[in-house]
Amino acid sequence: MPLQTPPTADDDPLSPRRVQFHAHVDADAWAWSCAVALTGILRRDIAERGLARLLLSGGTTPAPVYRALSKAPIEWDKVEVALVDERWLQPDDPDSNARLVRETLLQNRAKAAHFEPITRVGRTLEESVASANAHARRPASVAVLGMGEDGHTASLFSGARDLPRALASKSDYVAFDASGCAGAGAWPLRISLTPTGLSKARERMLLIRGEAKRRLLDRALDSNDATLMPVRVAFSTPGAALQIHWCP
Ligand SMILES: O=C1O[C@H](COP(=O)(O)O)[C@@H](O)[C@H](O)[C@H]1O
Repeated sequence: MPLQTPPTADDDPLSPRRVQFHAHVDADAWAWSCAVALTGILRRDIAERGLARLLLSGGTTPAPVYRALSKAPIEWDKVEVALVDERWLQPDDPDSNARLVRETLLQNRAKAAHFEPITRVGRTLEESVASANAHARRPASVAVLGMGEDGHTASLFSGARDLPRALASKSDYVAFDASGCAGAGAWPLRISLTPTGLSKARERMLLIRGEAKRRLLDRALDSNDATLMPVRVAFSTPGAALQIHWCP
């Protein structure tokens, strides 16, 4: 089923200039195409600025892309890898986004990259947020986003008391309490990139798989309320166009 034809006004968040949809035939094509696109972005920033900064999401979707990217011919010692969001867990916890990135991306050639986990042993939640904000002073080459089955992106959850504050925040990262949100699973306390932080990334990519998420994406594109569909911040936040990569 094709995605609805978006209107074309330049300031319309659904303008083709702001949302580009790439459908891949299968998971292999999806993973390699995303890895190739990310390689191009990182190599361009290394050539232009001497270093590149890669912001990564966690969850169940992106591992194949990260594994493919880990083998890419990039000057990885010039790449900083950081997180879009993190659960309030130790960085080696099996459910942490840091552990996912370590086990999937920071392998092969990408072992040489510099990784900045948000949480660390002995660091408080406030210190973790402050550290993420300090690192975010260097603009990201690309932010790689995901979308949960409840329409959240990063750790911005609909129905959470903290959502309006996070959406309006002038900080790049905030602490986020998603208590009561089923989509946050067993990890209600989070640290998340905000729309302000996302707006500074030179490029944006959204990785999704499966028919259910494609239908959910259609609903998000149709909705006009980021408090109900936080994934809308991925394309309604001013800045780079959103490259959406999907496969069945
Ligand atoms: O909790 C999270 O979920 C989202 C989406 O994850 P998925 O399992 O539906 O792919 C993810 O993008 C985010 O980084 C993570 O903390």
